[in-house]
Amino acid sequence: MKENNKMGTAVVTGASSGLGAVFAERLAKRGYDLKLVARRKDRLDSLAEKLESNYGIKVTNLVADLGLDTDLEKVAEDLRNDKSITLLINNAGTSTLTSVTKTSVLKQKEMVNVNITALMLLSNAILPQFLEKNEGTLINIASVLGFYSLPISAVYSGTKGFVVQYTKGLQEEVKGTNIHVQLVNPATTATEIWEVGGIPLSALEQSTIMKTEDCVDAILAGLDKGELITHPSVNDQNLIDAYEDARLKLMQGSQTSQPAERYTKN
Ligand SMILES: NC(=O)C1=CN([C@@H]2O[C@H](COP(=O)(O)OP(=O)(O)OC[C@H]3O[C@@H](n4cnc5c(N)ncnc54)[C@H](OP(=O)(O)O)[C@@H]3O)[C@@H](O)[C@H]2O)C=CC1
Ligand SMILES: N[C@@H](C=O)C(=O)O
Repeated sequence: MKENNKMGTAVVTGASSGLGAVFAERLAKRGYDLKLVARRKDRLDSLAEKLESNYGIKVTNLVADLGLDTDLEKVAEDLRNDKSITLLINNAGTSTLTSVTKTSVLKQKEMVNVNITALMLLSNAILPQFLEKNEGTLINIASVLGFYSLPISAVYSGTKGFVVQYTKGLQEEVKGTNIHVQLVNPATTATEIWEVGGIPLSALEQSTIMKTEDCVDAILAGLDKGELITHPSVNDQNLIDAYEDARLKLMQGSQTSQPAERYTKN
């Protein structure tokens, strides 16, 4: 095991399955020590054992329910005190895909707690040391459902919409520093979240489902290119640019003191 790993430590939330487990493997391969966060201890333990033995890196598991304030604060405190951290991937997420009236308040709150509150508070926890060192990388995993809502995704889309705008705000805050903040909007990927959300992968249009490994590799390729916004499955870069351009133009068009004519003329 290496002492004072020069890549530093990468924190991956939601590392017990799906994208998070693949992120952990890819980052271990790149030589990072790891701090892995999730509820399922057995999964984290076997992943840690495999990665330590395959890559000679150090893995620390933080078993925590990020939907609980007490657990979340413990993880945040750990991050605040660990000056070896160079990369945080806010990847943990949960979904329940049904209409709002059919989704229990508990499930709605769980989505808000994990997808929004945990991502925000862990970002809060790491940013001061990144600013102090003037370096560090933060990756926030949103979703294409962060800019699009389905009749079954009002709450989930709302939480991912938060991730999109929050992350864009952070990007503005760290402009001019060496801190890199990457916003990621994956589309359908073959992970457990679909079962968790109540829709088996078998019910989806198979040609739209990306392999988990392909998604993570695209995200890391986007990171290596220095991208601010990564859409792993969007082939046409013009679509991304046009969307960002329209967003900016709409904002600029809103900066008048007058009601729009369509509201004042008969
Ligand atoms: N798969 C897809 O189609 C897409 C996924 N995404 C996003 O990608 C991210 C990763 O999800 P994905 O890999 O797909 O799904 P998975 O269900 O495979 O992984 C979700 C991870 O989040 C962790 N997690 C969930 N709830 C909690 C909690 N309360 N406390 C701590 N950890 C928690 C899970 O661990 P554990 O259960 O052990 O706690 C698991 O490791 C999510 O943010 C998701 O919204 C975005 C777009 C598309
Ligand atoms: N994770 C998916 C829904 O549950 C998505 O973001 O598309």
